[in-house]
Amino acid sequence: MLIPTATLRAMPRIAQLSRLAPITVRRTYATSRPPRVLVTGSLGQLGSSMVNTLRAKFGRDNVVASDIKKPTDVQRNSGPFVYADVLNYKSLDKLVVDYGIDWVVHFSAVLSAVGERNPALGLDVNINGFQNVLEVAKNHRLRLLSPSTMGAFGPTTPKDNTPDFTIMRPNTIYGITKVHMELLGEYYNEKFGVDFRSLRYPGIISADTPPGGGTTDYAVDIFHAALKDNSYTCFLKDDAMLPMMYIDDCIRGTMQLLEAPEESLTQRVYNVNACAFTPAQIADEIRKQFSSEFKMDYHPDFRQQIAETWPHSMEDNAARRDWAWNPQYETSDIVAVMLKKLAPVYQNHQVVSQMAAETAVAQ
Ligand SMILES: NC(=O)C1=CN([C@@H]2O[C@H](COP(=O)(O)OP(=O)(O)OC[C@H]3O[C@@H](n4cnc5c(N)ncnc54)[C@H](O)[C@@H]3O)[C@@H](O)[C@H]2O)C=CC1
Ligand SMILES: CC(=O)[C@H](N)C(=O)O
Repeated sequence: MLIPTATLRAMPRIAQLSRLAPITVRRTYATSRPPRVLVTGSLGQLGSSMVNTLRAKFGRDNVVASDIKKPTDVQRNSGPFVYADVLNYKSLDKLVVDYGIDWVVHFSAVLSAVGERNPALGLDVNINGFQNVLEVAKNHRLRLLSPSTMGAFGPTTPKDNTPDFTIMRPNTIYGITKVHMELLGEYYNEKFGVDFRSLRYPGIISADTPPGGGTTDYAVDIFHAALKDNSYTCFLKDDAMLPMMYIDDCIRGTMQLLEAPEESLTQRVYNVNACAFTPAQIADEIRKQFSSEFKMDYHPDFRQQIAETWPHSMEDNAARRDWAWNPQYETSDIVAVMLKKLAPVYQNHQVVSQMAAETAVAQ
């Protein structure tokens, strides 16, 4: 029997009033089979890790990866991959129908630095692309997870322990488009019952895929530069404190929110916090763990102005309470894992081979 959305939405309250056990509302798929998930922007920094995790959980063929870039052979052979431009509503619509999609993880976006350089592109992809995805989610009754960012906050937002609900007046194209996304997602949830979910990531650090043109990219670039040249020129100032997170925490948290029962969500957009550091602090940690000779200098550019408008840390009690958000990686853990994962890539470079020789002599 097809139950109208309005009835479904009212059910928990009806159950409560008649003192019946609360009814679990499942609106996106009716069988016990795993959900079929479409990931947009799957070749970006976060997309490929998310696709791997989703496939491990729901099965290779239940996760359709998509992007407008060409995948590597490994990416192409690891499961279904399709070309999908989020600016083209009809092709998204067709994809959802052809593959019987239940959930969309929407990762296509233009990040903060690229958005400031090319505002028209940022507006187009982040606003029109998101609107297309949201319409498809509405028309096919899909669950939609689309991440937001600490960049949705702005210069007048309280900087420390920034709460979920506060002043949001960003002054970057990226931030403006993300506030638009959050509000429109909430609107579609309230008006049309779209199961929209979002979380505000800090800067994400990963050794697996290069970052896509953001203000926090330095915190990935620095490891490659350390291993290659034992020095790095940072585009932010030494004291630019920003919240950061390791990719494994990011993907685990995203899966937790994606899979959370709808009735456990008390809001649609959640802050998630993990750790925070300045460029000078991470350089010190690299000196401690890798090479005391590591040299860092600073040539701040336009990204410093962006960083100055973002929080130093975010308060994330609601995420911890509603879907058990619990990050594992502190700054020192991130430095250790990044150096460990990237060292083999640079093993033939002088810095790493010299360090290995010194370690062997010391032992
Ligand atoms: N990486 C980070 O530190 C953070 C990321 N986020 C958010 O997470 C999501 C994923 O970010 P990343 O993977 O880092 O971004 P990314 O820039 O690495 O990847 C974005 C992907 O979107 C694709 N794309 C661009 N235009 C497209 C179009 N018209 N149609 C389809 N695909 C298109 C690109 O080809 C790229 O593969 C974004 O919403 C971003 O705002 C939020 C905060 C931090
Ligand atoms: C924090 C983000 O959203 C992203 N990494 C960026 O720097 O643009």
